[in-house]
Amino acid sequence: MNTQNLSHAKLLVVKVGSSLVTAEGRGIDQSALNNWAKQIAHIKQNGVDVILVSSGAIAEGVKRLGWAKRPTAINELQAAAAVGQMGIAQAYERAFSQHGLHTAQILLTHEDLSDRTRYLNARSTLKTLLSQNIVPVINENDTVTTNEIKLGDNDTLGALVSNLVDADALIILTDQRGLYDSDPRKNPQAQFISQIAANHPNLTQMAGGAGTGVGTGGMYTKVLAAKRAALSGANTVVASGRETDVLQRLSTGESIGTLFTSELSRVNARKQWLLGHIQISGSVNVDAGAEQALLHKNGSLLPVGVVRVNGHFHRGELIAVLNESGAEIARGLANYSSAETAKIVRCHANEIADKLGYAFEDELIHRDNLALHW
Ligand SMILES: Nc1ncnc2c1ncn2[C@@H]1O[C@H](COP(=O)(O)OP(=O)(O)O)[C@@H](O)[C@H]1O
Ligand SMILES: N[C@@H](CCC(=O)OP(=O)(O)O)C(=O)O
Repeated sequence: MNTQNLSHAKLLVVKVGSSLVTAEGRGIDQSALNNWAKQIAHIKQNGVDVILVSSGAIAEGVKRLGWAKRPTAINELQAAAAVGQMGIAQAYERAFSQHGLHTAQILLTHEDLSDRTRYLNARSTLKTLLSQNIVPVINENDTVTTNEIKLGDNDTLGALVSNLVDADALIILTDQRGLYDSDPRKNPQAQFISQIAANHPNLTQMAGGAGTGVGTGGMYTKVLAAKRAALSGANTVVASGRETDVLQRLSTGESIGTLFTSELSRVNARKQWLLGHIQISGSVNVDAGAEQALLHKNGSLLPVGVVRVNGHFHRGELIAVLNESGAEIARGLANYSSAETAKIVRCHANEIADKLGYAFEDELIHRDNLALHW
């Protein structure tokens, strides 16, 4: 999105760090969670969807286990995360219940976001939860990740979730006001930066590591997250989670914290993202009605418009869409494999479950996962 504030955003990903969630490791800060829940409930009433990415499982687990400090052994970190995540989930459910809202716990790994099928499944689950007015609360699935495949910090996870759901903006709440030109804990003269392009060449140089023993990535991973979110056209704000009504005020367009702007338009960014990441696995030919719907009506590709399936592809893979004369008009992520698609060619949405015994989505390629004219 190219507007310079978040007032037009319809879908926000909000990431809160360990130091905020656990009061710098002292234990879950229920009043802070209550406060964010109150703000998110308010934002949702204005028609904006919110997905939370919350850290804090390890810090809370370390406290519950009575350990003096954060361990370094992976198995101990995993055990701590498993213990602490129970507290995190309960605390959010309690906070949102005060506003008549339910939460859903989603634990993701790196592989879930790089594997095409799991990617689509995660996306579909999140979209369904939002349609049911649920607040998804996401963390990394620390139990099954090792150092090599760990996302490591939830700033990266926040950015990947923003790419996944095509969010308008990523808001990263932390214990600083935003980005300074050097670490303010080390340099009292550090200058605050209120807005900067996410692809600014000096960004990573300004950002240092974590400020407390509780957080992991520091400003460096927040800057990398802003760069990654910008790839799908999302702006990022890094702001203090302790600023009064920070989420509500950001969502009404107030300038708080540091805004990292994406230079890409949403549509172009999505196309680049789709096309940069994946090889084509097969194609389908569509009839003239479907071609019209895709090119001129901003529509999704429905099975009813498909006339032929070519090649072999799995659910989640990139396929080309060809018109009746074989010219390529679009590319997109298929919700059904080639074998499944062959069975539902020319079918209406309500016939898919009869033909297959199950149905994922109504569309073969959802509009959001489609890039035209390539
Ligand atoms: N250039 C910078 N601007 C602001 N903060 C910075 C900068 N460089 C490093 N930091 C540090 O990053 C810390 C926030 O990151 P981190 O401790 O990982 O928190 P969180 O748990 O919220 O992710 C700040 O407390 C600050 O000391
Ligand atoms: N999954 C981990 C998050 C890792 C972490 O410390 O992240 P962050 O505090 O955002 O730098 C946890 O919940 O403890």
